Amino acid sequence: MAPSKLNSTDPHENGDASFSSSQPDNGSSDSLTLFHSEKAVQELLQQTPIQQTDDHLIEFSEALRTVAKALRRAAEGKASAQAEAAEWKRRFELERARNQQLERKGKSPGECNADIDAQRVENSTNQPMLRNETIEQSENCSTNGLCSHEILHDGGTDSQAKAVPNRIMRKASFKLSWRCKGDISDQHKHDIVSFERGNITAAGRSSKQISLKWESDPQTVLIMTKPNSTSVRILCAEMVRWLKDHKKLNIYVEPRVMGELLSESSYFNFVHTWKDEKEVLSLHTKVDLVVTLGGDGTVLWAASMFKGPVPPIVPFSLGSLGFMTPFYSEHYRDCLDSVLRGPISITLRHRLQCYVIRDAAKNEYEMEEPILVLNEVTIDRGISSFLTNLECYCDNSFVTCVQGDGLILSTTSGSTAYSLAAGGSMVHPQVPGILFTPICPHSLSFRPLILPEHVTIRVQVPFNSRSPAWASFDGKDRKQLAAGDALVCSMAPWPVPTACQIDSTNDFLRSIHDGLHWNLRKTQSFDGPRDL
Ligand SMILES: NC(=O)c1ccc[n+]([C@@H]2O[C@H](COP(=O)([O-])OP(=O)(O)OC[C@H]3O[C@@H](n4cnc5c(N)ncnc54)[C@H](O)[C@@H]3O)[C@@H](O)[C@H]2O)c1
Ligand SMILES: Nc1ncnc2c1ncn2[C@@H]1O[C@H](COP(=O)(O)OP(=O)(O)OP(=O)(O)O)[C@@H](O)[C@H]1O
Repeated sequence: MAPSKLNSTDPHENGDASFSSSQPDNGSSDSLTLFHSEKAVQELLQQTPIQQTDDHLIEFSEALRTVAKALRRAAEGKASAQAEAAEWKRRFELERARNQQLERKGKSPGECNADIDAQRVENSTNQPMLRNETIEQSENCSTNGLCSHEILHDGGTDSQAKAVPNRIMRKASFKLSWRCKGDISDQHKHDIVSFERGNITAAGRSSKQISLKWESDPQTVLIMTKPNSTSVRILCAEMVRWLKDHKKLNIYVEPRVMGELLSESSYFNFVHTWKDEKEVLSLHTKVDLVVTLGGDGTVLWAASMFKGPVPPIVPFSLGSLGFMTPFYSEHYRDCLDSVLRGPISITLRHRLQCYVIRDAAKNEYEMEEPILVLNEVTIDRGISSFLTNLECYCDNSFVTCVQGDGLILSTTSGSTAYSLAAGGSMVHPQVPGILFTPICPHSLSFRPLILPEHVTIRVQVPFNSRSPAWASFDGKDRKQLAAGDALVCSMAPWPVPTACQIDSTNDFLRSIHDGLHWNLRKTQSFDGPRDL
């Protein structure tokens, strides 16, 4: 019989008993046990089989060996999965800790090294009164939760110093509050936004209308324009004159626009611009209001200039569609008059922050700077003719594998752009969610999703992918994602506040009616069959 055969061939005297006694005393090493069982099976197979009983025995021992191998592989797989999960967790923790630290300091990641603001205040030792004022204001802020604003000294650049010598620029102070429909009294108003030095960060979120009320007059306006447009160029020059002559404001423009203005007249010498990236990083500390002249692309461009907090944007429509540009340029004087006076309704448009994580740099501590998008980040197949193969995780839970042309991770502001063209829903821009929209999925059941604002999404190009994928950010900056690379995306702490013509909802509905002719249909006449 098989058991006696096993006993007689066992190198250990007591068959089963001696086999079990050969295990380590504490019995803790699974792999050693597996090794022994495989070895025993191996030895068994090497014996000269005695027909029939041996046939069963061989079958049995082969099955045993297969099970032992499967167990060993499972143990190895689990260990490597755990190691990978631990690595991702470490990266998320790192990213979160870094963001929290930056939020506490009220800085954008790009400002980490520059630390321009701190230096400016520190260097103003010859202005003791202003320093005290700043300290007083920040004490005030810690008691009532509202922070007042940093005092800025002009003279950062040569052109500025020349234009307004020794002039002190102060960032305009303002307050944001939720407004409930039909609320006449202030009873249900809540201060919702934490703001330090005039920079808005979303401390709480709500779908209610937000109202901006200036607490001190705005002094500095940045005008951003669509390039290569004569009508925009003419309007820009006219607007700069009006803002200077009638509103006595400081004006900033891009270096390209500065060149255009100066080529027109030396009158525009008073206009400010910047020379390098470092100055761009500190723009939000100087600018009270941004005016854009162009289409949605110009609003995207303006938002992309601010890697951290964004001043309120007043977008004038000089494009063909304009989902984010509710103001008519013909009435710019009236519009700017009422915006500068306030209060105004604003839409806080959420942005996504995207990190590209390279497999090749997995052992490096430093990650690439995040890229902030107002519309969407797209991961697609680029010029490759193969299907994309993208593994998607939401807060470390597996979501799905995208096999198709690609995937769009969109904000609700971007829901009327590429995501809509790919079959995603249109979502009110004040709704804080992340749209997960596949592009031409090769599966009929792959419907778009909308995920909550607080999740972190990871899109990974697997090692067995047939081709690399490509990521693009608001339709720009294409980056290749090789096998093993990932894109990690979550809601950014710095929204883009855009001024409303009427309010968020009215402007949104008007944009889909005017821009898309949404659900436009001739009304059916009364004259015809009906239920009685
Ligand atoms: N198939 C598509 O629909 C498709 C393809 C590529 C890019 N895009 C969109 O173009 C955007 C870049 O815009 P651009 O102006 O720099 O490039 P662009 O000049 O190529 O214009 C793209 C068009 O998208 C419109 N658009 C941009 N943002 C929008 C929004 N939030 N809602 C509705 N329409 C919007 C613009 O008004 C413009 O008409 C990308 O973020 C992407 O959403 C769409
Ligand atoms: N200040 C700027 N500097 C550089 N490029 C810009 C600037 N403003 C806009 N752009 C780019 O110019 C392109 C067109 O801009 P925009 O969408 O505003 O105009 P448009 O195409 O005429 O508008 P619409 O799409 O509504 O017809 C976009 O790709 C945008 O990124």
